[in-house]
Amino acid sequence: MVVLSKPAMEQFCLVKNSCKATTLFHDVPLIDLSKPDSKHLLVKACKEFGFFKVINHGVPTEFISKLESEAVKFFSLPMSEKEKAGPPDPFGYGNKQIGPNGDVGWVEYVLLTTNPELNYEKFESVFGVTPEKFQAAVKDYLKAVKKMACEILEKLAEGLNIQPRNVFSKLLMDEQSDSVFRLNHYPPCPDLQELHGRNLIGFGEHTDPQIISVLRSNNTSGLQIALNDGSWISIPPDQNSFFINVGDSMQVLTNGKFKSVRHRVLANSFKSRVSMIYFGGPPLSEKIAPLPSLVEGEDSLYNAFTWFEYKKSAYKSKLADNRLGLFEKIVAS
Ligand SMILES: C=C1C[C@]23C[C@@]1(O)CC[C@H]2[C@@]12CC[C@H](O)[C@@](C)(C(=O)O1)[C@H]2[C@@H]3C(=O)O
Ligand SMILES: O=C(O)CCC(=O)C(=O)O
Ligand SMILES: [Fe+2]
Repeated sequence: MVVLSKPAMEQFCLVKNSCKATTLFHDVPLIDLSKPDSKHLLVKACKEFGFFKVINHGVPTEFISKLESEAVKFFSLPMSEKEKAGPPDPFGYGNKQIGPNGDVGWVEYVLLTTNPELNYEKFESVFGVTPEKFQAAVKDYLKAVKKMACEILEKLAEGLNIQPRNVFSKLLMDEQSDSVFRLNHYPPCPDLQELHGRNLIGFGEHTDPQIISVLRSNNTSGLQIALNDGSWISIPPDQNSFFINVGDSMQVLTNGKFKSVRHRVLANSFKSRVSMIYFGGPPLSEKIAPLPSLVEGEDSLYNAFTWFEYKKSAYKSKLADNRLGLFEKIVAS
């Protein structure tokens, strides 16, 4: 059990409990991917929340449970073993430090590129005695999750009435796609009871920079999303579904029609939370700009940038920064 002394606790960000955030939000759009009308519901959810939950997703339960159990095994190793796979540069094992600019959270994690060749060394140290088993579990899981992400992106293109239907999914399918995979472990934090109505941040508020993020967690709560009025709502966990986030790049491609959702994770007093997130990104050289067919008759809200340029500036930012601000066009009124 991890017990934090008061001063140690103070280095982590504490946030006030708000009423809305303590009641679980049961109106998250729930979309059945097997239904023919799902494309319209997907578009609606991306416009309203930039966040939704999917069922009938086609990812075999076996792939999910195998990877989760490998992740749990890894996070249960002694710290000295886990640290052999760190520090995250940006890939590898990290503990409490998130990114290179001083953000901290009550979380440990493994960050990997989805290109298995580039992870080879990290796999050796991360996955210790049986790297092949862990590597195979990651590979099976990612293949299935990427397929689902592409199906969602194709339905979104259809729902928006834009051609070709692979306009978004081709960015993830590209061999050079710069996608990332993350395993997060939020240990229980028993000292939370002493915080008098405040919460300890597991993963600070932010938006994801990529196109789409696919999140699966165990049955421990903690994830919150911000509504348009800035209030936070808690998302009930559901280990049988996937949660989908619209990322910054998708907000730009749709000229702001889809919202890149601000989200965060709060630590839990009693239970560990384990989450696995695939961040589908474009190739580094890809120009990201509002799609002409989505701008017709409107102002283009963003200046074009390459994914490389966006990432470079993202890695200089703090987690909570509005990274898209730098690329917004100043529109004359
Ligand atoms: C503070 C940071 C961590 C992050 C890189 C950054 O400089 C700003 C974006 C962060 C984020 C959020 C979503 C994903 O978890 C992540 C892997 C990503 O692509 O952007 C993280 C980055 C990270 O942890 O390295
Ligand atoms: O761990 C989670 O549930 C979400 C974490 C997250 O938002 C991220 O890693 O970008
Ligand atoms: Fe995120």
